[in-house]
Amino acid sequence: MKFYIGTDHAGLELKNWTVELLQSKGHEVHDFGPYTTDRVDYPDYAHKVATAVLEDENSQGILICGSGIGMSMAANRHHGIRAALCHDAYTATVARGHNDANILCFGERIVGKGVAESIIDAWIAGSFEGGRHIARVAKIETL
Ligand SMILES: O=C(CO)[C@H](O)[C@H](O)[C@H](O)COP(=O)(O)O
Repeated sequence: MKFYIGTDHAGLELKNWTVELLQSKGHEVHDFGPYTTDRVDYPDYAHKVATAVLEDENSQGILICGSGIGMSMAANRHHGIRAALCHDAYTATVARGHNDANILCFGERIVGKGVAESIIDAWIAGSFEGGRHIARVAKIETL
């Protein structure tokens, strides 16, 4: 899969680790930064990743901040983005299966690397189930 990834200062370590994890699993990763621990504002990076995902329909986004909340709020301001804040494998599975989510968000201050890997693996293994969920997801786009 192809991923666009970004963070703020509060998710930097987990972002760098996630990039290496995804690459080790054979995925293509485009890292939008930041690359230092300087304090930055999460909406700037949410916008970079959301824009890239909207321009490349064969991609997924990952956004990490301290809690994942600010990133998901900012990303979801973009029409066509369905960003899901996930805390475990189950939320990642339903985000993909039911909500056809296209950006995964999680928080470095919330999840450790073990849980993060289980979230990422569930996201990658998941796919939109269609069926009854199609009309519901379509309604989101009308809002
Ligand atoms: O947006 C957030 C909280 O909803 C993110 O977790 C940020 O990373 C966090 O607010 C950053 O906090 P800091 O005190 O400026 O490091």
